[in-house]
Amino acid sequence: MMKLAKRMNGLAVFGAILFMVIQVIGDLYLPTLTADIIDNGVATGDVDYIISVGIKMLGFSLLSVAAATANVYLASRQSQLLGKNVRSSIFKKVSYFSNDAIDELGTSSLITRTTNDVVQVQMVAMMALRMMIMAPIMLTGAGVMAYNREPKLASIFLYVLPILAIFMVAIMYFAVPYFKKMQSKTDRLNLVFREGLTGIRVIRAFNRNDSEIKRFDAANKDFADTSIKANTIMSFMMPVMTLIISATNISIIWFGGHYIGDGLMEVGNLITFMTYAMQILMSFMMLSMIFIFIPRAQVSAARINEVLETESSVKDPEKPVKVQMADKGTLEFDHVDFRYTGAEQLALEDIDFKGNKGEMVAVIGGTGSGKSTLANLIARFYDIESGSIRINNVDIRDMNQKDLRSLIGYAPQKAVLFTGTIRSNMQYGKPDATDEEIWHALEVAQAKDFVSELPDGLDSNVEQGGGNFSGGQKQRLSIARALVSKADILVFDDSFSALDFKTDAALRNALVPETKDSVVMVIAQRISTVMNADTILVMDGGRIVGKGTHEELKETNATYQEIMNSQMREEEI
Ligand SMILES: Nc1ncnc2c1ncn2[C@@H]1O[C@H](COP(=O)(O)OP(=O)(O)OP(=O)(O)O)[C@@H](O)[C@H]1O
Repeated sequence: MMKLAKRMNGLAVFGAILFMVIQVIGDLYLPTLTADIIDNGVATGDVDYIISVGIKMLGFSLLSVAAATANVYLASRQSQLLGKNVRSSIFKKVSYFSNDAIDELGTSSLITRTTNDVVQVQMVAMMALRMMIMAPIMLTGAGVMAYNREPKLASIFLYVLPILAIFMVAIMYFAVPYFKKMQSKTDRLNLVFREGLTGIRVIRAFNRNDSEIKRFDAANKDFADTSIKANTIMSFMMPVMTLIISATNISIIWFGGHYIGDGLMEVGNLITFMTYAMQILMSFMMLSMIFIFIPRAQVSAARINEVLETESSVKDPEKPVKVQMADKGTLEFDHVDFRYTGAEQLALEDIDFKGNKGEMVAVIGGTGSGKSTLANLIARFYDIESGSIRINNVDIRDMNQKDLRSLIGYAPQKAVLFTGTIRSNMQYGKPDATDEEIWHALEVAQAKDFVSELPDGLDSNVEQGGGNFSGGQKQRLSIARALVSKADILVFDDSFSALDFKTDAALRNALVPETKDSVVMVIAQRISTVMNADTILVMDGGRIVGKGTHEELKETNATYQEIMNSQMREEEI
């Protein structure tokens, strides 16, 4: 919590505390003036005295209200700014995470941490600036003032405060564990909700609505049960507090009344004492509330710090090398081994190949053979275990990730589009791309026809996740986006899979003149997509089991022949 609290503006925090102290002084002084006005003004009928002390009281009240307003303003502003600051730090941090760090923390949990956890911290920051410092000062100040006024009556607190303390400790003991659990339950709730929303079509297609609803209800019930338990315990607080406050007031009036009757005390003092008693009990309650909320916020702060302190395993080098791919350009895998974090087996083993500028390297293989993993390594989404990946003879680990990725145009297996327009999506990798460049890329990607038929053309809306386009259209837009960037290395990860044979063929033909200045890697499942490649890598179980041209592999490679036989009719081959 303290680590995060350091992000607040020191001067504003000091201001909030200063105003709070002024408010407390005002609040503590007012009851004394009340006693004064009653005992020396009302009791003696001295109107002048009443007016002068009344004005004084008004002045102190105004000062107290102004100070409280300033304190609340600064406290809420600082806590909101803290929330904003932490949220952007998390987002910034996560956007530079290596993929395994994201895999480890989980997307749903990252969302909960950025939203719900930050709110918990924000709330406690607000409470801290408002109450955490005010409560002890008020408690001590009101205690001293009450004792100075009437030491005889002050002994009541020797009985009341321990009872209150025992009650509060009991509440904390039972409620805090439930409050702590609530964050992980929120994670689970968000995970199930997110899966239910993103997978809604599959859920409907498989008629799994009922079981998904049950799964959500279970997570929802779990969260609600924990929350109800915590709040049930908390619900004892108000009635018991009211009881204790009433009992204290009755005792004060009982004993105070006797003292007044015996001429040992004045009426004004009794009223003042009761006000201080209220302040003492309220401060005590505030303090206890803070102690109940702090543990939950502490859990949230730890979860936030875990994200902020996670170091991406993929790091930029101290002395980065810049690579220019002007005349010549190569992409080379040199005996690369790679393993996912925590996995026992290598996902890729001894991957060795080279692609030159103007050449197409195709990768084919069964599902799970490691094709996408290989593509992900080029952009250094993960670091390899041994061997080396080189661009123009420079190891990609010796380059800045930003520089490296600016060399790469990437169309992922699952086409990802962003909310906005077609133009904004096309300019994602090249913000200054002109309409002419965009239309050209769309033409090559076989997307020109359907985009030009849209009433708003390039200004047509793209809904969340590209939901208003078909799978094949999304793929073509994603390919066009990669082409707009005119990158030196183009990676198409199974991006032709949703295209029909005719479009696939037209796209590949159109790609040839476009990509003569790039190293192109095409990952595919279909023989027809890869057969014209300069080098075809046949993958199986994370290894390259065949390397060569279509003509070579169809004669010599059993795995390639197997794939070929399963896909093509004799005459096509
Ligand atoms: N993030 C990950 N963490 C752990 N293992 C993974 C991860 N991603 C993939 N794998 C594993 O690595 C292996 C290769 O997966 P990869 O996605 O590269 O296969 P692929 O050839 O692209 O398959 P497909 O054609 O079905 O997309 C698989 O066994 C898979 O289970």
